[in-house]
Amino acid sequence: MKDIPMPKVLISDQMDPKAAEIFRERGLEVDERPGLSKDELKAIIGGYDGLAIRSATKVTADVLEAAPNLKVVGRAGIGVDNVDIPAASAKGVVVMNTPFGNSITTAEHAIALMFALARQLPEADVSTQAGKWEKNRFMGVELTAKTLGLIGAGNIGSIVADRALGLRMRVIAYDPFLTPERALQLGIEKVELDDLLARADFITLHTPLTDQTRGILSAENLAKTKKGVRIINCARGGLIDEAALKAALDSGHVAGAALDVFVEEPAKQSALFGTPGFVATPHLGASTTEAQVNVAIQVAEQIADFLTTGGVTNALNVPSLSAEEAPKLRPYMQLAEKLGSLVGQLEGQRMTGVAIEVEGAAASLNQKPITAAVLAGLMQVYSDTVNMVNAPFLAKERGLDVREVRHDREGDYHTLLRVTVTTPEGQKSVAGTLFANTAPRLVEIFGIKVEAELDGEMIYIVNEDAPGFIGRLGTALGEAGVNIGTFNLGRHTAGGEAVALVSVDSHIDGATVAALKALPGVKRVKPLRF
Ligand SMILES: NC(=O)C1=CN([C@@H]2O[C@H](COP(=O)(O)OP(=O)(O)OC[C@H]3O[C@@H](n4cnc5c(N)ncnc54)[C@H](O)[C@@H]3O)[C@@H](O)[C@H]2O)C=CC1
Ligand SMILES: O=C(O)C(=O)COP(=O)(O)O
Repeated sequence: MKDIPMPKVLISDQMDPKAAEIFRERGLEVDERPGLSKDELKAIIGGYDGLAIRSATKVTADVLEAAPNLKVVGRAGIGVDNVDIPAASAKGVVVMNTPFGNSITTAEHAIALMFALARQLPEADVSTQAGKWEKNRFMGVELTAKTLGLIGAGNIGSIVADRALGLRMRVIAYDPFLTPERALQLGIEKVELDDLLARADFITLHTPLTDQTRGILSAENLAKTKKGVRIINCARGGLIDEAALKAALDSGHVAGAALDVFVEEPAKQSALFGTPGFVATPHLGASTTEAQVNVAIQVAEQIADFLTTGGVTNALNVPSLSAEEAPKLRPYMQLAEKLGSLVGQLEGQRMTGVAIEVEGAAASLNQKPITAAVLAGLMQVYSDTVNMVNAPFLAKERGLDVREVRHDREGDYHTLLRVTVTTPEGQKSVAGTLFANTAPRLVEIFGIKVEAELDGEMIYIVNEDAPGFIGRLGTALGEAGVNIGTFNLGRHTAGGEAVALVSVDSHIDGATVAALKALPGVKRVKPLRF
């Protein structure tokens, strides 16, 4: 038996040693190569199944193109704007992050920067250590009773709010996805952006960088802020227009700004450097021992789970599947992929919609991975490189209407999965079950009951049910030198339309298909492969 090679993981950013330790403990090979240039990364990435990163590695489309074996990218941290997720999805690569491991630490950094601005700590430190003792130069402002405006009140924003409330600040937040109930629970006031800009003494940003948030503090919005406002950005460079911020600091409209993140990183030079009231840290938001241990452990466990069990946690482009659920779902996903592949092969690219129904035991399971597996089978008619990650995207791109239905009813089978496609001639459905909870079996094809394994090379034949047909079919296959493995038959009614699903030991060529089509009563012959 051929040995299955151990999955290999590359750690391409500085990461706590715990990550490599966990990969090794979980039986994976791991290489630690922080600080690679893009070309160096592209030269070696082809040899890896998994990639563990922080913010320095840019996983762009060309890096993914150079990574034919890559299955998963794990971000030891939160922001994934350094990963081209659409390109990863199109290539079938799962992208995961660790959404909570560094949030407290980052929130604390925002609070630290708020104090730094309020009391001009960095400048006071430099001046004092230069022997100047400029006691009168550094007049600060108190935080108590000041208004803090949060732009983004998700995980980090809400921790910042909690800490700021402890400092007796008033907290207002602009976040279109913040519900009034959550705002009440957090003890903050939900406001519109213009209101926040007009009222806040301090503004702190905690949104991801997206097309909607890019430049949220533009020149125009900075002009709407209160004179003397102080601004903190521990989220992403690009949320603030750096040139406009520089102008607003120079004019004195903005009294202070503290940036942990920059449009260009590493930010080795910036027009903002040296501006009075400006404080900078080199993307240190997540840099505490505690947070780095957290995210290293989480990302390594998540990548290892995925590569060894198929478990999916905190993925951004594929449904979650816990390491406990994965073994239970695996036979269903095999069944789902086979059913999807069967209808895809039989109906070609004519499908406009697909409904995936689960019944019996299957109805109690997480349906998303089952749906993704059906689509992975189905979309093989469009692409050879389709898998569970890119299939839903491909389906969407093709305008396929995908529906999921869960039935509570008891059917003939203890568990049943039905895939119905919409075609120009109407709806056509196939259904399957699991024997002994593990073995996928087709039980119905286009309204006809059968019982077949879908495996290897097969032929699907539709014929008029008539005596002698099976013998003629066997003879025709024998004459073509094709050995039959299993023979599965089904029909609507005696003498009506019948189907045969025949598994064979070799590939069916065009001449054999033609010979079978020439048999009396044959309506359709289609070679299949699973
Ligand atoms: N400086 C650093 O080292 C670190 C930076 N980060 C950054 O912090 C960001 C926030 O992290 P989390 O709070 O964990 O994310 P999150 O997803 O929990 O929260 C983000 C919030 O932004 C809100 N949002 C989305 N679009 C918005 C818009 N157009 N306007 C206003 N609000 C909007 C969302 O509704 C959500 O509540 C991350 O995306 C990451 O880029 C995270 C960790 C460390
Ligand atoms: O988690 C995040 O989003 C961060 O920005 C942290 O970045 P880092 O891992 O420190 O390069």
